[in-house]
Amino acid sequence: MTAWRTPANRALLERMLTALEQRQPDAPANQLVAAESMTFNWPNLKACLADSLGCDDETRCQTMMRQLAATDTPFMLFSYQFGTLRNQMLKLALDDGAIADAQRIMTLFEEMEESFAAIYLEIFLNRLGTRNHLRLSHIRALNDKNLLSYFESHLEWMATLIEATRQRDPQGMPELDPNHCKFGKWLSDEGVRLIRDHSYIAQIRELHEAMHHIIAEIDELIVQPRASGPVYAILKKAETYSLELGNEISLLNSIVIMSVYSKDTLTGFLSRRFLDRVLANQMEIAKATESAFSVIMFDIDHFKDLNDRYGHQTGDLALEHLAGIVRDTLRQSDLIFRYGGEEFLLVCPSTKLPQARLLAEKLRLRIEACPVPHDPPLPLSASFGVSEVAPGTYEVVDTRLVHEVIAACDGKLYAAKRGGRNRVV
Ligand SMILES: Nc1nc2c(ncn2[C@@H]2O[C@H](COP(=O)(O)OP(=O)(O)OP(=O)(O)O)[C@@H](O)[C@H]2O)c(=O)[nH]1
Repeated sequence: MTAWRTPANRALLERMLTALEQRQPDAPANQLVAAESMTFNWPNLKACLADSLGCDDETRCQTMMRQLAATDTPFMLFSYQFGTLRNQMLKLALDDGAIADAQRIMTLFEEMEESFAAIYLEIFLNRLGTRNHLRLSHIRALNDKNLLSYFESHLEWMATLIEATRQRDPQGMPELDPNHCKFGKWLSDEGVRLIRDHSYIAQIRELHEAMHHIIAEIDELIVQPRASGPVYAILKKAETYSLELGNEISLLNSIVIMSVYSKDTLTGFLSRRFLDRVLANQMEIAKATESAFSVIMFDIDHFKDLNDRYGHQTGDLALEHLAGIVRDTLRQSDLIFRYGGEEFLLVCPSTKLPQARLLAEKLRLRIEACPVPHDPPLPLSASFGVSEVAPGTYEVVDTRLVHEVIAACDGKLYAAKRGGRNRVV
């Protein structure tokens, strides 16, 4: 039996709870609380503790902790409410001049918080292990891993971290030093050559280092008593870093694809034959990093008229001119395909629909504002279809699904044409 459940301690806590209830009746059970635009369960701690003290097993509080962990309620919210309850009891004891009771309350609350945090941590570790395993399976399913193998190795790194924490084994921790990691070496070497923007490299390096340094924070903590709460907070941070790193690696990977895959000679964009493969990969990556991406299809308006009036060579010049505008407008990590004669498809990793619409609108305005240099200058316009691919909307990635994504975007482009052209749908 834990110390807070010995008869004497139970009696003290029960007495305090009754006194508190008389002075300040409790709010209704299981209220919801909104934090960071999410809604969490806000347990009625007093009622729960009173029930738990009153019965002979201690499952009531454990059940509450399991429910909180299962609904991803941050432990900090619980801890805050628990601390408030402790302070109320302390005040009560001190008001009555019961210093010894106050000291016992302090110790009991520390002990209770640790035993609740340990339950919370255990459930979180199980769930994190499952999520991490699922992410790994999506990355392992990639046709071409390229740089994503570095994300895979960091997911394996996370799996080792989870296991060492579960075992409370500092010897079993994964690599601490980011420079001993292959990705760290790649970043300082090829990464610097590949990426134009060096502040971007610095930003990724910082994220990568922060993720590895988690080990320095955690391996001392796990051997200490009463550290389950802080260990849980660190692991949550590690998971966030892992997903952010996955996203960054996926963007770097797109830059690699744009620089090494073979291109259409006129526009310098990726040729359509890679599209199914790249899109299927992007869908697996979206699952593994839990981030949506967008697809934009666009097509020059009345291009046939331009060809008919000024000739095919001028048409080609217009395509090259348009390609320059697209390249100057997009990120280095956006994947640009020449989908058909005067039709293009963009895959924008880590980009949600509103951002993708803004991007399409920016492109549309630039194309409209920059006529093809010719005598006379030839105005151009294009129509755009934009769709978001959200990882929660599919499970297994296959060719049929990839074609559905393209068809949905094509449908939007068709609607833009039908709606009068020179617009984004
Ligand atoms: N110069 C040139 N023309 C091309 C190329 N590929 C396709 N085209 C031409 O692009 C034109 C596309 O015509 P349509 O599909 O009728 O489309 P559109 O005239 O742009 O009309 P909307 O898309 O409905 O606005 C055809 O005349 C093709 O011959 C190319 O590489 N170079």
